Amino acid sequence: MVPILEVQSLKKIFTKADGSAHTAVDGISFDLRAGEIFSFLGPNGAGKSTTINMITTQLSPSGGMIKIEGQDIRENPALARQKIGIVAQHNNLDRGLTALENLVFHGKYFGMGTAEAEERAHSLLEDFGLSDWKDDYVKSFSGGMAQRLKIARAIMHRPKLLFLDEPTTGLDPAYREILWKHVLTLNKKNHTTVFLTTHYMEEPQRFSDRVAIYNAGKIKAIGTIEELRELVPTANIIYLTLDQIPSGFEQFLQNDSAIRQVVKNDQKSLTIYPEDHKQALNKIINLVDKHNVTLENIQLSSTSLEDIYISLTDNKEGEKNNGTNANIN
Ligand SMILES: Nc1ncnc2c1ncn2[C@@H]1O[C@H](COP(=O)(O)OP(=O)(O)OP(=O)(O)O)[C@@H](O)[C@H]1O
Repeated sequence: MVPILEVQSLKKIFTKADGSAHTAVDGISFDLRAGEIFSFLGPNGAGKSTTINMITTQLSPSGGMIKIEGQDIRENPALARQKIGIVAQHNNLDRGLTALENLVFHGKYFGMGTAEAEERAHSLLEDFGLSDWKDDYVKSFSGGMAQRLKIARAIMHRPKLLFLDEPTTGLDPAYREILWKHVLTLNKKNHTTVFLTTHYMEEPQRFSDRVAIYNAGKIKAIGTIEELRELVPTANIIYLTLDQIPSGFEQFLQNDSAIRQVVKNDQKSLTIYPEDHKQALNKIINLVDKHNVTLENIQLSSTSLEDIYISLTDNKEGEKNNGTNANIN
């Protein structure tokens, strides 16, 4: 099946004020499958918005190729734009129109009939708490109100490919949930593919099918969260509570090759960093049995996406690790 989006060797070089060249996007390649939720994570200035701006035809690449549904976007940028919805970082609402007009005009531009556009616009204004301001000009809107209207406008025409560039910045938690309710509905019902950038790790952790970790214009790693976990030194942590820790127990665990480190929290509990969590769990259970102590609790927690992100953007430890399904560049 043709990917909904193909990005090949994409590059953007800006000229800085002092005349020097700055490579913001350094020859990246990736594909998006139709219907997936993809998160593009990276520190400030990594090149995420520049990448989105090129894919959405708002900025010309310095090199490389972008295809949407198999067609090079340079051949027919207008057709490419028909397939996409964008929540950009900057406020690109039409300040000379009311909230309702912003939505209805957008819907009609993307082929909706007047009645359908008006009905959907009213419903989105209601959901995003803007019904009382529907006839107000957006120039009077607060930052949060404008952000909510930008989101409503981007999803108004139920795009095939939805770009969300830090969509929840400035949104309170209730509206974050409403945004995600709409995005997930589009994803499920319309098979909308979602391309998300965010600095809030819980959103990709909850919703993404795949994640790319991006830094300094390059994709460091790409894969499911499970796959990316394989790239960091300890993918899991085991918390163990016994009725009492027998003497020598810790040392025994520490000497095991399946266990990297053991930390004693108090007289009853240990935090164990495994090399291999399955082997480590078996060994711990056997050891507990042998020592005739009572197991009060054992818990295996996965390393969070935030741990993975920090590991892959701050240090290069993960790049030494091979043999996983995640793609590391
Ligand atoms: N028009 C421009 N002219 C010159 N440099 C630019 C321009 N736009 C972006 N840059 C530079 O390109 C780099 C990437 O910027 P970009 O906005 O894509 O980063 P980002 O990953 O989206 O960051 P953030 O998380 O802060 O939004 C930065 O160093 C930025 O200063």
